This record gives sequence, structure tokens and C-alpha cells, in this order.
Amino acid sequence: MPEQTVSVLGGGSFGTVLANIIAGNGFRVNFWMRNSELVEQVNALHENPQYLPGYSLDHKVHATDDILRAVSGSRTVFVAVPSAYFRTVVRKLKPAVSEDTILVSTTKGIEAGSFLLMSQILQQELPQSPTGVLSGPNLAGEIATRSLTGTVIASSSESVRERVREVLRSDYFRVYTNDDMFGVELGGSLKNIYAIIAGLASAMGMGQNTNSMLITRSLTEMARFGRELGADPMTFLGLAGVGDLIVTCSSSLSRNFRVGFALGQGKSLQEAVAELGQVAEGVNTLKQVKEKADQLGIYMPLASGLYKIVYEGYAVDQVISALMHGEGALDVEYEASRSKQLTGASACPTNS
Ligand SMILES: NC(=O)C1=CN([C@@H]2O[C@H](COP(=O)(O)OP(=O)(O)OC[C@H]3O[C@@H](n4cnc5c(N)ncnc54)[C@H](O)[C@@H]3O)[C@@H](O)[C@H]2O)C=CC1
Ligand SMILES: O=C(CO)COP(=O)(O)O
Repeated sequence: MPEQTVSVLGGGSFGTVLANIIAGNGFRVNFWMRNSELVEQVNALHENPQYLPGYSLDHKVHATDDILRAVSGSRTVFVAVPSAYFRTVVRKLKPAVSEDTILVSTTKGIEAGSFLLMSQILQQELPQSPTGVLSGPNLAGEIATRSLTGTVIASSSESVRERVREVLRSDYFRVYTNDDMFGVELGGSLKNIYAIIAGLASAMGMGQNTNSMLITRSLTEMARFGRELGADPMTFLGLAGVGDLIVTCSSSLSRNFRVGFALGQGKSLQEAVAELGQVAEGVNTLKQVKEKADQLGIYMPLASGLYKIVYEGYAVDQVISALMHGEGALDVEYEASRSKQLTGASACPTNS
């Protein structure tokens, strides 16, 4: 059987571990990145010294800076570039993809202005190709050390789900499936907001009680927002929802957590982002989600509180005090959602 080719676009840490898992499964991987100097280093050293120094890459990983060559002849293309550049990058693929090319986004962000998720951008720009979304508690640094990891491939197409499982599953990477692509993708984007809050709380010396409350209330808020936008709220109970929320709210490997931590140390957003030197998608996602929640009247006290701190200059203490003294709140919102169905009333009359 001839060697099959898979493409991975984006030479950051996640693109790098994905390329290596796929190559380890016997596929040739065309690994695209913009930076031609990095291409040479990756091909010569079999390592990505900028993003994952010391992590050996399979010899079936071939880096290139030619995006059309990277995708031609490939049936499956993973896109792992930051959301701010996603549309520009995928537009370039037009001449090289067809209805036989499966396109999978791994990017956990929301387009500014349009509120489109990355799979929706794929469908706009390359409507003939079937799409999927890969999401879950997948810190690249831990995948690189072969920590046992679970991920989710979400797509309405069974053949997309099956193909991605075939390409990615391995001894240390288990692939689950979900057909609620919108919910999975939204969960992956929303959790970055709450990871920033968890990082901030950690820098303030808060303990596990606080972290636990934050994660649980964040999950409520995410599911509430998702349900209003048409996601299946049950999706948030899976790996791409609560799973990813737990890991990014608990690990300093998360860039969003680290931005929050820097904010909690009293640094400005600009300082926090500059110090990170990589993309923390939650910074933009917060803006998009706050705007959407305001437009639709969705109650999001945690996201709104963070927005006040980050974008409106409120003192952290003032925001925390308002949250802690909020009006009575339900622990589990099942009753609230049921009463909404029965009465048509707002789903979220209570405070977080
Ligand atoms: N790093 C991680 O642990 C995980 C990341 N993700 C998601 O995957 C996406 C990619 O993340 P990472 O791989 O961590 O890398 P990253 O976000 O640091 O950057 C990815 C790559 O995109 C490139 N890039 C930057 N600007 C570009 C532009 N204008 N045009 C083309 N390429 C550009 C960078 O040079 C880098 O090679 C993010 O949206 C993230 O949410 C998902 C799961 C885990
Ligand atoms: O999404 C991730 C892990 O699942 C990575 O999180 P960060 O982008 O915060 O590093």
C-alpha cells in the first residue's frame, strides 16, 4: 500500500505534537510553517527547537514553508494556527483542496467581529470540503512526554470522525467522537476565559476551594451560554468541555492560565501578553463572548467580571466582592432551564 500523506498546518507546539503522533502511526506528514529558517531546523534536527526543544520528531515529519505543496496529495489536513490568522491561512488552500479533503481545526478561538468559530470559517472559505474539530484537555507539553491523553473529534460526518481516529489514535492518545461540532468547538474556546480567571486567583494565593468553585461555576456559565447559542449542554460534560476546563484552570502549562497569573501579580494585560510571547486565545475570546452575551442578554458574571478587570480598569477586589455578595444562586441550573422551558422565562435569574 502506498504511504498516505497527512498535512499539519501551523508550527507551534500543538501542530508539532500532532505531526509526531500521526507520523508515529506510519503516515508521511507534511508540516507547514511560515518561517523558512524554522523549516530548515526542523528538517535538519528532527526537532522543533522554537516551540518544543528536546522533543524528537519522527523522520516521517517533513517541514515545508510551501502551503500548497503541504496539502496537495493529502486527504486529511489539520489546521493549528492562531484564530487571528486562521482565515488568511485557509484561504490560501483553495487551489489545492477538493470534496475529498477532510479539514480539521484544532484552534480554540472565535473570529473577532463575526463571532465565527474556526470550522465555520472553513465552511465559508472551502465549502466543498468536509470539516471536523479536534478539542479536549490536550496540553502539548504533556502530549510530548506521552502522558496518557484523551481528545475529541467532533463532526457531523461519520467518515470524518473515523478518518481522524484512524490517523491519530495511539498508545498514549485516545480519540473519542462527538457529533455536536458546535458545542465541542465552543467549549474549547470558552474555557480559555476561565483559565485566565483561575490563573489570576492562583497568583492571589487562593487555594483549591476557590479553584473548585471557579471550575464548577465556569462550567455552569459555559453550558448556559452554549445552550442559548444552540449547543447541546450535555457536550460541556465531556472532555472538550469540563475536561479541558479542568486542565487549563489547573496547569501553569496553559498559556491562558499564565496570562491570568501575570494579571494577578499586578501586571497589565499588555505586559502579561508580551511576557508570554505566544498566543493566549482567551484574551480575544473574552471580548467576543462579552459582546455576544450582552447582545443576547445571557447572564455571565464570571466573564463579565474578568472583562471589567481586563478591559475597564476595575480593581480585582471590587469585582470579587461583587461576585461573592451576588444574590442567591442555584447550585445546579437544571431547575432554571426546566422552568425556562415551561414558562419561557429567562434561564438565568440568579447570580453565580
Ligand atoms: N499548545 C497547546 O497545548 C494547544 C493548543 N491548541 C490550539 O491550537 C492552536 C495553535 O496553538 P499552538 O500550536 O500552541 O501555537 P501558537 O498559538 O503559539 O502558534 C501556532 C503557529 O502559528 C504560527 N503563526 C503565528 N502567526 C501566524 C500567521 N500570521 N500566519 C501563519 N501562521 C502563524 C506560529 O508561528 C506558530 O508556528 C491555538 O488556537 C490553541 O488554542 C489546542 C490544544 C492544545
Ligand atoms: O487548550 C489547551 C489545552 O487543552 C492549551 O491551552 P492554552 O492555549 O491556554 O495553552
